Amino acid sequence: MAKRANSETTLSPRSQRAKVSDEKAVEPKAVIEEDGVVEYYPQLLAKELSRKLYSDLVGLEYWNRPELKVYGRVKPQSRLTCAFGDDPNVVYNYSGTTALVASEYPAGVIEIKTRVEKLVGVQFNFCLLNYYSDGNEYIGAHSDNQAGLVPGAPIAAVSLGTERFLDFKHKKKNLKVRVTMEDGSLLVMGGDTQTFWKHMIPKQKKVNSGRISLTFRVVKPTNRQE
Ligand SMILES: O=C(O)CCC(=O)C(=O)O
Ligand SMILES: [Fe+2]
Repeated sequence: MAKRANSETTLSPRSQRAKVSDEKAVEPKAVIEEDGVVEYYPQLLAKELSRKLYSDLVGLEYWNRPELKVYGRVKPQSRLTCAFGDDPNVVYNYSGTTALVASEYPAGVIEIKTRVEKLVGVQFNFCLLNYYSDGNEYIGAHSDNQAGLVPGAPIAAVSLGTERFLDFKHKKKNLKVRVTMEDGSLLVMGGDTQTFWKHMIPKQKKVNSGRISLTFRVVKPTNRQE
């Protein structure tokens, strides 16, 4: 019972979600329906728009490569990152590092955020961007269950550029799901997904071009660095 209630509060019923008016109808595909809710929208952004947004965002001056602490070892993050948020003092902590808000949301991020919020029916207050310059860059298996996130709020990930795999692995059951994250797509992780599943962007040695993901989150307003 609790599980179901949780799913419903984090992703509003499909019928109540607004259509993004200037795009062709975007119907989600259910990716995970067990122990969580993951939905994939293949085309949040038309190709021309996502190409433009990719080239705008890749040129941001804020990209940086933090040192992460993973299993007690410190190593440079295997992709570049930067973050933007509603409140300049709100931070997001993960893997022993702190993502600070770099500046106000760039125009391209606002454009994407507005579309995501209309479609998902949730107001996000933080966006962590990842830039994987080629298939050697990756994100290891993890759950986004950090204390600084509002519990139960969904995470929405928009992909720009080269398509990459996103692999889900259940923490207890023998279940795996692979999603190809296409240019201009949106993936929404809601409900209990972070409790029961890990996800990763694996290395793909043959990929020699870049991908940017924008991960929209709801961070607790009290999680701050003054
Ligand atoms: O690049 C992606 O699509 C996923 C990134 C991710 O899982 C994260 O930033 O927590
Ligand atoms: Fe993640």
